[in-house]
Amino acid sequence: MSFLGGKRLRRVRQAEWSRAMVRETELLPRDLIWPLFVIEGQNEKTAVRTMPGVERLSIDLLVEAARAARDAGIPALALFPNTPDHLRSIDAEEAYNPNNLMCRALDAIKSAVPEIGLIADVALDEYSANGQDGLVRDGEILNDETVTAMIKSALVQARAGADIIAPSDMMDGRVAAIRAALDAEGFERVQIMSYAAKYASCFYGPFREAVGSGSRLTGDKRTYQMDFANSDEALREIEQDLIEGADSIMIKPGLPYLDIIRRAKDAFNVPIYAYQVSGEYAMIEMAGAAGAINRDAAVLESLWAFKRAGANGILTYFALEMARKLGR
Ligand SMILES: NCc1[nH]cc(CCC(=O)O)c1CC(=O)O
Ligand SMILES: [Mg+2]
Repeated sequence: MSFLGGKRLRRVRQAEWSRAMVRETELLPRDLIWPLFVIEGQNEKTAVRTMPGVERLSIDLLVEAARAARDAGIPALALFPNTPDHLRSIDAEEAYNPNNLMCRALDAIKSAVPEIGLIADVALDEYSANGQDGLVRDGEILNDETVTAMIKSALVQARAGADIIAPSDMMDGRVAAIRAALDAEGFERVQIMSYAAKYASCFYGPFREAVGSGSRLTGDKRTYQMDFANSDEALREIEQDLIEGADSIMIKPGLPYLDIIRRAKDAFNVPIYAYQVSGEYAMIEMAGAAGAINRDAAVLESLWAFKRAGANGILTYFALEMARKLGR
């Protein structure tokens, strides 16, 4: 006679076949979106010091990476340009140069690998002299002026072949503004994936090195990115972007914000993406290299956690490696 009254939760866990039967979630190649950094040049790749294993790629190598991603079952790429220094300016005008690095990258992949989705980041920090996502006047980040510049940026990206416009800036009203502009120009089929709940986070550090904005950044982003103390506010941000016409929403960073993913999934019946950001990548790689954790196991467990939390997909720098492993 057992004091458990016959109830033993370990019973289903005793063999792999049984664990497989009761597994609640799956992690598949199609869950993985691959963020890539673009640089000028031919056959160029440069290491990102704080992201071991990640390289910025020139457009020709980017096209090869896109082929590899397609073959591994990755549905979409997210592109981020490392704009040459001399093209960064206070007005961030390079953001809407139809021939900028981002547009040429979109165009090249779209022609060579039309089967893969292309997500274009829209934010000014990759083009501005000060690394801020918004235009600045007297120390203030200007909302509506920034949105006007972002509309122009989204349009050149759509013309270059972007399938999904992904505003990552956290200005108010940009989803509605970009949606209206896209529709007016005949791009009603282009989706908007809004970085809806994006926190002012220390975990973006390595990304800022990768795109070359970190050393320029003065101050922080707390007047537009969210306070990490809040979660009700994330639901308001998401609701607003959905009202404005976002097709899908993103929550960022990832692992420290799984509670936000779960709340969003329960509250809104829409596609939700999580961004396992650069600092999260660096922590896993560096802790793995130091022998503190099993690196491969940590990658798998961290990605699976996003699915369990309710994410429909994950932007992750581990995408290609993991899509290949999971697809086997
Ligand atoms: N608008 C820029 C942008 N888009 C994606 C990231 C971070 C991604 C990562 O850390 O991997 C950032 C950085 C920031 O807001 O400072
Ligand atoms: Mg918002």
